[in-house]
Amino acid sequence: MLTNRNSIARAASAGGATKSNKAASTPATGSTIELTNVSKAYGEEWLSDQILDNLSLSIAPGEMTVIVGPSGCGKSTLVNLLAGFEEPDSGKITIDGEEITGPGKDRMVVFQETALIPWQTTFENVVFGPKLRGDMKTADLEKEAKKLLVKVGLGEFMSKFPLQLSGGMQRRAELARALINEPKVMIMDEPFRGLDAMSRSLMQEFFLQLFEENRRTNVFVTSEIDEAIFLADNLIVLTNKPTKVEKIIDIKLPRPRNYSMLTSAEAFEYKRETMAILHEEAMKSFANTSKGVA
Ligand SMILES: Nc1ncnc2c1ncn2[C@@H]1O[C@H](COP(=O)(O)OP(=O)(O)OP(=O)(O)O)[C@@H](O)[C@H]1O
Repeated sequence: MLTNRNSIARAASAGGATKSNKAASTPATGSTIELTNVSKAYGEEWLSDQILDNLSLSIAPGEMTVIVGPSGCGKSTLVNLLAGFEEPDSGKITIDGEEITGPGKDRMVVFQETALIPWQTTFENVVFGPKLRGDMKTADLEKEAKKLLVKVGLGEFMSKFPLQLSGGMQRRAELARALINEPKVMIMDEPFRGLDAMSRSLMQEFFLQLFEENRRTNVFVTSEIDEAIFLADNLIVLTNKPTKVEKIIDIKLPRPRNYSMLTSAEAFEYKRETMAILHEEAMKSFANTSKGVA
């Protein structure tokens, strides 16, 4: 089902009602994020590049909100704003009603590039943040880190250094490193980009299983349409720069999900619709950039 341009991803219902395609037994644990008329430009005024243009969006608690858009439209810019690494020029972003003014451990970000510290073991990487902040007793922290590493399938690899891990294992270590902070929101910026096809699909299944177990609010940016449809509750399709929300597609595939669902007629229709929008936006961008070219 499609909703209109710049409409709201899903009204965050006060009672936290679940949709039929959710694992109804798992309560949502995440936060609500509201973006209201958010604009962002880069560069000096005389040569300013308007990236986001009055973008409004509501990200509902406990849902997997996936963002796709044409290359260079500002997906990572949006991630940086949600993470609090950057500030909007105008408009506002709130989490549970509080304006985001900087990074916080309520929002953990996993990027496509590994951010693991190369000279620390996997275990040391996972405990690093909370240890630095001193916000957990050492014994509890170590117990939790071991539990998480077993959960992400790295129980046997705790004492290995990042470069001794495969790409998929590194991403799982990154997930453990984020999850130890018990964030209310996970923000994922193309986290599986660069993995080979098999590792990527295994990571998608693994990540989905984690999500379906704990139902945190997730914002997941990807350029892979199949990945987007496989993961999403709400698929946000962005326009070209200056970027707005073009469409929000409510992905009604049942949960728990498996890959065979991507071959259904329903999934095919989601894919066709998304590709049509992205193609149209790419053509507009091409037309703009080729203006003046003889
Ligand atoms: N710090 C910055 N300073 C100046 N320009 C920037 C900065 N960050 C991003 N941009 C520009 O903003 C635009 C959007 O970049 P962004 O990385 O957010 O897009 P994206 O949709 O994530 O791209 P891709 O699909 O290639 O990953 C690009 O034109 C980029 O060059």
